[in-house]
Amino acid sequence: MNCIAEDGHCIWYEECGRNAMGRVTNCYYNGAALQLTNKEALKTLKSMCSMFYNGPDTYTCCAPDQIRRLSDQLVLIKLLFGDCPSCFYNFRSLFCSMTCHPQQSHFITVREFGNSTLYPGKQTVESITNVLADDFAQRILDSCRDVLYPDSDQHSLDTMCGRPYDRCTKESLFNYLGLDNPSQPFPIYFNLTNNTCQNNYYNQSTFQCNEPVHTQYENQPMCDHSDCPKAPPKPSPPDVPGKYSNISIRMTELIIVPDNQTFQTHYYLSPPGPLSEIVVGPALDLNFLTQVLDLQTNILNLEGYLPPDNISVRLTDICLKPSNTNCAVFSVLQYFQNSRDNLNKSIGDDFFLYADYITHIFQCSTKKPSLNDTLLNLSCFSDFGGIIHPTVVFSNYPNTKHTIEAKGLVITIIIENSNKPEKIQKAEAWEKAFINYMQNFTAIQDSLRAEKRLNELANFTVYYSNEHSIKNELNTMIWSNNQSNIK
Ligand SMILES: CC(C)CCC[C@@H](C)[C@H]1CC[C@H]2[C@@H]3CC=C4C[C@@H](O)CC[C@]4(C)[C@H]3CC[C@]12C
Repeated sequence: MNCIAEDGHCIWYEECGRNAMGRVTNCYYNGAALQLTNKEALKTLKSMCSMFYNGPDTYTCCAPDQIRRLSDQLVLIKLLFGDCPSCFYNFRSLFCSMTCHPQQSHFITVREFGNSTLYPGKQTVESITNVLADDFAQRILDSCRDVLYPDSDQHSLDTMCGRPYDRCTKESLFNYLGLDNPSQPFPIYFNLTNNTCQNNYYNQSTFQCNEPVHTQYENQPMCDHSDCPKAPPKPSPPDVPGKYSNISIRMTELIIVPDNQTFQTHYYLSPPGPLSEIVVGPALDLNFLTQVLDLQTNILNLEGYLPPDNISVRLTDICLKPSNTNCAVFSVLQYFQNSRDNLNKSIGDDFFLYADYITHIFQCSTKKPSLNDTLLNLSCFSDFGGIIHPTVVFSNYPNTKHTIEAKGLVITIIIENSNKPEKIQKAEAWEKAFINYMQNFTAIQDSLRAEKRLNELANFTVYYSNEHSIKNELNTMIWSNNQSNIK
């Protein structure tokens, strides 16, 4: 094979619309790399492709729209390999070089052209050959071989290689990446070569999994021992002893059961994957959870009035605050820190859903409760700092291993008890306001139901109780509505 001596140039620049298969392809361009001036694109390039960032003097074969798409996709790779910075870095350098390298033509050739429908007259790149140094490919694979999907014991390569990680070879990995994986926009024929012509393939220094990623623009730790047997194990922090065992409390409790009692199956590209399904109970319907969050927010903001002067009593005046900030409220919505934005978080691409509120609840309720969901960047901790145990916030589930199949939710609000009469009176004032609010709420539900307006607040049933209702009504637990409704 002859060594090419020419100066490299680009093979593409800018996206050229969707092709007949519905995939976004790039416009063919065989000129010199262009200066990147778009601020946003420069910033993204610096964080995702720092190996091709050169300050204000950055020239690339990728336009801002390509950089955005590349970055969106790399975020997904980060979900798979993110806990191992060197493996993630090595993958980035692969896809960044392919998309942006200013002398692309040295190692990429266009196999098939097409015609742009978006820009008539322009040619598109419909498939490419990308030549890589054989040992570069091997080093990428080696750095990622033992990496586990975040918070799981499933290997990331099981998803990335199209076959189990221990049977993954550089050939199968690059075949899968370029040709077989469903997120691939157009065929990429990777060609691994041992040839020695400097200019005819792409090679790049990599980081091993037990090396920190350290470059001019990046500084990240080595991978954890669990992702990289060569890396030393870290000592684990000691357990915090239980704190609140001597506190006397009063509880306000709600059980909320949706009318629609159907189970649903959701599909994800995640462990135990590659494509996994999660069956969830009626209580995990997103609309239902959203309605419950609204109800819960209203309840937590209720104001009671303490006679004789009708002094206002808010929940925060009387509740138990385990870490001196927010009230102890046990609810599944605490897995989202009671935030609607958090509840609505999801991650995926055109083809796959990777993570959303269900995978989050699944992780919080089946894995260690202190978990930080790295996929959604969401913790499982409540906003009051405590751990939420799934058996406390779900009801009517088949067994403790399958709380996610719950048919109802439980919300428990903890109020501090005391021997001081004025404190007790305050608590009672708020508890009374709660009972009034709920009586009013269920009355509104009843009238909506009577009018068959079942989608507005009336498609679930609430059972509620607290000290006030106990004391004032039967001196035993009393539930609103008829108990026979509990399934
Ligand atoms: C999660 C597993 C199954 C797939 C992981 C590999 C994915 C992330 C890889 C495979 C092919 C890659 C794409 C190949 C070509 C282009 C065109 C370029 O202009 C923008 C980046 C983009 C769009 C790449 C983004 C990342 C990509 C989609």
